[in-house]
Amino acid sequence: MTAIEVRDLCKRYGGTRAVDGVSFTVAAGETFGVIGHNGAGKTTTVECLVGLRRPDSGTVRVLGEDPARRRRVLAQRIGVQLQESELPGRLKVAEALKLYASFYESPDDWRAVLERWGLAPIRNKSFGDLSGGQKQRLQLALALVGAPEVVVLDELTTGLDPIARRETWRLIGDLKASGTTVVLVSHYMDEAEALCDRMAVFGAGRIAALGSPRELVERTGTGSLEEAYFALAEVAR
Ligand SMILES: Nc1ncnc2c1ncn2[C@@H]1O[C@H](COP(=O)(O)OP(=O)(O)OP(=O)(O)O)[C@@H](O)[C@H]1O
Repeated sequence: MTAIEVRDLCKRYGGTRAVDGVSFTVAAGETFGVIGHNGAGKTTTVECLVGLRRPDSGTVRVLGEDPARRRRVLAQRIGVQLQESELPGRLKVAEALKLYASFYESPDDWRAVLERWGLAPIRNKSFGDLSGGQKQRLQLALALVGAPEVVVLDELTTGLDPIARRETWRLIGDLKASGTTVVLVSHYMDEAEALCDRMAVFGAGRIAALGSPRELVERTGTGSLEEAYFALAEVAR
């Protein structure tokens, strides 16, 4: 079953072609990586997936719905963690999770999410007093508390220490095992290799290459995904 279908997506900002004819599909239960240089169009693409931006042209379907028209309906079924989203500074960790859980018809138990994401020890801390990594972990927990079918994660582990990073990978592994569809925007090839079934390498608003990490390594005749990425990104710029 197809969870996400994007066909000929185009989005420009003034004279900038941020996304210029992007097409891909993501199967239900797949973890799909969106990789590429700064300004390649990754965030714009995922913002179109979650209904935050309206495409200029092309088709986007998530769980069979058009996110630009059916954002409210899809909000019950999609979890989103975007770069640099903020919460009110005084909101406490546990309050935030409880509040977000209340937005959904059939959420996970927010207390269990608090435990699973290692947030219990800081449950009474205010958002404004959290470290960067703690904020990041809370944002992830908030993206997942609604028990979504599709999760869109933009820079999942940016700012996390190495142990928190591995722990986050393990939790995303659990999410995959539960059948959740994951779209993962990342700059880290080790992360893509560890988590992604397939990935799209973006360059200048287009997809330069698409395949499993192993296929991309084979196609470029390189020895690692990192080298494959350098080879593909060089061509794509
Ligand atoms: N709100 C905006 N107004 C004008 N231009 C924008 C806007 N958002 C993005 N752009 C431009 O669109 C292009 C794609 O940006 P986008 O944020 O989608 O890239 P990205 O691949 O997510 O980059 P990064 O890895 O740095 O997050 C860039 O040239 C960027 O400057």
